[in-house]
Amino acid sequence: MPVVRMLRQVVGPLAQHPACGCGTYGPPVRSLAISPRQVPADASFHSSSFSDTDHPRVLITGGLGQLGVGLANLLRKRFGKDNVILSDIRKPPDHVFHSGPFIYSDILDYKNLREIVVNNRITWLFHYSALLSAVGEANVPLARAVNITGLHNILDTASEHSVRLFVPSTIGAFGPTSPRNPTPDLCIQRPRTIYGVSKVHAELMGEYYHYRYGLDFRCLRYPGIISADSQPGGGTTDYAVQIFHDAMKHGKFECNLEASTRLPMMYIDDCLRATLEVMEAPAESLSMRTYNISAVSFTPEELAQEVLKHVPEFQITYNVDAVRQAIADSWPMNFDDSNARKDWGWKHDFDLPELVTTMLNFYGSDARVAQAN
Ligand SMILES: NC(=O)c1ccc[n+]([C@@H]2O[C@H](COP(=O)([O-])OP(=O)(O)OC[C@H]3O[C@@H](n4cnc5c(N)ncnc54)[C@H](O)[C@@H]3O)[C@@H](O)[C@H]2O)c1
Ligand SMILES: C[C@@H](O)[C@H](N)C(=O)O
Repeated sequence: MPVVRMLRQVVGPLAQHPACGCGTYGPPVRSLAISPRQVPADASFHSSSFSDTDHPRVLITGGLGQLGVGLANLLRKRFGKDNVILSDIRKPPDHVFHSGPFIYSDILDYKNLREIVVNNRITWLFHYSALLSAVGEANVPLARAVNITGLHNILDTASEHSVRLFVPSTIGAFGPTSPRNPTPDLCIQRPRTIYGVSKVHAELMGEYYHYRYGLDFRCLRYPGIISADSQPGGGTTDYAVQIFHDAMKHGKFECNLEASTRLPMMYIDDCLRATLEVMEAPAESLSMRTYNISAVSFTPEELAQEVLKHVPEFQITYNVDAVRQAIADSWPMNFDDSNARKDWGWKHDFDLPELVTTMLNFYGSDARVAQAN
C-alpha cells in the first residue's frame, strides 16, 4: 500500500483537525498552497529548492545569542555574505549590523516570519531562538511561548515553503530517568525543565513533520557550548564560559555548580562546524533526524585544574545555585554520539587542553589590547 494512503488511514482525522496551536497571529487554518495540512501528492520528500551549484539562502532566528553570530560568520564564508540573514528581536551591535544582512524577526509573529521567508526566497533556516534552561525556569510562560509556540510557527513556515530546517536540541532534553553515563540517542526522555520539555517537543514535532509532510528537518543535541567572543544566554553550563574571563581578569572564580558536577561540553567551532556538516549531509546518509554530538566532558574541578596549568595563582570557590545544580544533576554526564560519527562522519577537534588554551589566549589577547588602549 502506498505510504501516503497508509498514513492517511492512520492519521486521517488529523488532516482535518490539525493539533497545531500556532495560529495565535494567523488564521486558525493557514490556507496556503503547500501546507502541513495537506499530505504531499507523493511520498518523495521535498527539500531545498536550490540546485547543487547554487548557494542556499539562509535565515538564522535568534541570531544575536551566544551561537548565532558565529554561525552567520561561518555560513557567510561558505555561501556569501548576502545569502545569510541574521535575525532577532534585539538591536544588533554595530559590528554585527555592518557585517551582513540583519532583520527584525519575532518568531511569535507567524505572518512576519512567512513574509521574510517568501521575500528573501529562504531555502535553509537555522532556528536558534529559545529561552535556555535557567532563564526558562525563571519565566515558564515566556519559555513556553518562545520555545513551543514559536517552534510551531517555524515548522509551519518551513514546511509550507520547502525550507530545510535545522533546530538545535540539547543535553537538557534528557532527565533523571535517562541513562546518564553515557546517554545514547534513543532512550527515556523525561526532562524536568520547561527548556527540556520544549526541546523534546521540538525533536518529536520536527520528526513528525518530516515523516508526515516531507519537511527536511535536521536536529543536533548540543552539549554546553563554550565560546570566547559571545556570552551565554542564561543556561546551566554558563559557568564553563565565565570561568575563563574571571581567571584572566581576577585570578579567581566563584562556581555555581558543585565541584564534581560532570557535564558534556564543546568548543563553539566544533558545534558550528557540526551544524553545517549535518545540514550538508546527503539525506540518504541520515539514518535518524536527531543526533547527539559530543566532544568533551568535565567537572568544574577538572576544568579548574586545567586552567591552573596556565594561571598558577588561579583559585576556584563554590557557591552552589540550587536551581542550576538540580538541573545539572538530571542531565547526561557523557554523551554517546556514535551514530553521528558513523552516519555523517562527525568528529570533534577540541579536547579539554586545546579548548582551555584557546579560551585563555582569547582573553589574554583581549586583556592586552585593553591595557594597550
Ligand atoms: N549555548 C548552548 O550552550 C546551547 C546548548 C544546547 C543547545 N543550544 C540551543 O542553541 C540555540 C542557540 O543558543 P544560544 O546559546 O545562542 O541562545 P541565547 O539564549 O544566547 O540566544 C537566544 C536568542 O533568541 C532570541 N529570542 C528570544 N525570544 C525571541 C523571539 N520571540 N523571536 C526571535 N528571537 C527571540 C533572543 O533575543 C536571543 O538573542 C538555542 O535553541 C539553544 O537551545 C544552545
Ligand atoms: C546545555 C544548554 O542547552 C544550555 N547551555 C543550558 O545550559 O541551558
